[in-house]
Amino acid sequence: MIEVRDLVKRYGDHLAVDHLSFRVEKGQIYGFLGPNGAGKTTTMNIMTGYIGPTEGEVIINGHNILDEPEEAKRSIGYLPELPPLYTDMTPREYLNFAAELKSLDPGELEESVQKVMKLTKIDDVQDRLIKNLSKGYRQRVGLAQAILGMPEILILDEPTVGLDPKQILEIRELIRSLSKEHTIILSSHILSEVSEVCDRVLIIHHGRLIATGSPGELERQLKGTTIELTVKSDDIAAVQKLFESVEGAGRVTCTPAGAENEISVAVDPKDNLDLREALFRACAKADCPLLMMRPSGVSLESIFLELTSDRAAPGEPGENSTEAEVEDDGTKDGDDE
Ligand SMILES: Nc1ncnc2c1ncn2[C@@H]1O[C@H](COP(=O)(O)OP(=O)(O)OP(=O)(O)O)[C@@H](O)[C@H]1O
Repeated sequence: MIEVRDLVKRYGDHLAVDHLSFRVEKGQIYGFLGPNGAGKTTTMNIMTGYIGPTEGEVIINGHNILDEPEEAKRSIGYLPELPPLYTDMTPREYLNFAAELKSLDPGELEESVQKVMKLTKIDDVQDRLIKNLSKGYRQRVGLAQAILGMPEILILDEPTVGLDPKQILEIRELIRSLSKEHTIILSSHILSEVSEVCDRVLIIHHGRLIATGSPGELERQLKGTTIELTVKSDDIAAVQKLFESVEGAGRVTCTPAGAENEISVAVDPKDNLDLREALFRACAKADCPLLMMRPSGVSLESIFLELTSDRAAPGEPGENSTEAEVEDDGTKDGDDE
């Protein structure tokens, strides 16, 4: 449906997109995940024909976005990071204007506008000036514009950025409901958003695709889950020795737990082994009460951090952030385009 082939974008000397290739199949929600400056917006702008690539090509439903822009763009609705809204218009006026620009059939124009306003739940504010709407409602107007004409593919750049938690939930819900009829590609630097909303994730870093798969597949790729335990004992050295003697155990870290006579243990397995049963038996054999055992949480966040920190450019800020939102690595240079 969409094929991105060996895409390269240079801004002067700066390589923003570095030989990026991927395919987007029908009927799923794809998430572009990457820290600020990874190249997400640039890739989306190229896919939607807003800017041209330095090298490579984008094929939408068999049409090259550069050679046959009209045919290719017909299948795409785009919500840019900053939707170009005319704030002195009402949503209805703006959407009528956008429908004309999209060359929708004049006979069906009013009906199409009403339909998208209903879908995005802005029909009750359709006659208010956009400048008087909340950010969440403005974002909905942008989404309504993207959906107008019911294009097969929706490309949404950071659709929840700047919204409050309630608005974020509403927009995510809306995106999920739209996925019944549209293939959706959205970008985000919020890991939880991508793992919650998307069927497939493309992790982009320094303009390159570094991992792709469903959130579950990516989680399974992370090798050797650490097991966390709490045992009842006051002899930390003995507990350390006990777990080190378990076959397949790698590094063992013991620390006093908050409560008296309790020790917290973390055991890293060798060779991706599942150590739970062996750890249980070792405790039973040593008559060491096992109070708690669980695999440490493997999240998309840990995968993201592992993947991006491996390839971090030396000295680049934000690469080892432990925040759920990845740190900003600076502003745009803005030297061309
Ligand atoms: N018009 C431009 N001129 C020069 N450099 C640019 C331009 N647009 C983007 N860049 C640079 O290209 C790189 C990729 O930027 P891009 O906006 O595509 O990243 P992003 O992943 O979308 O980031 P964000 O999450 O901050 O939007 C960044 O280093 C950015 O500074």
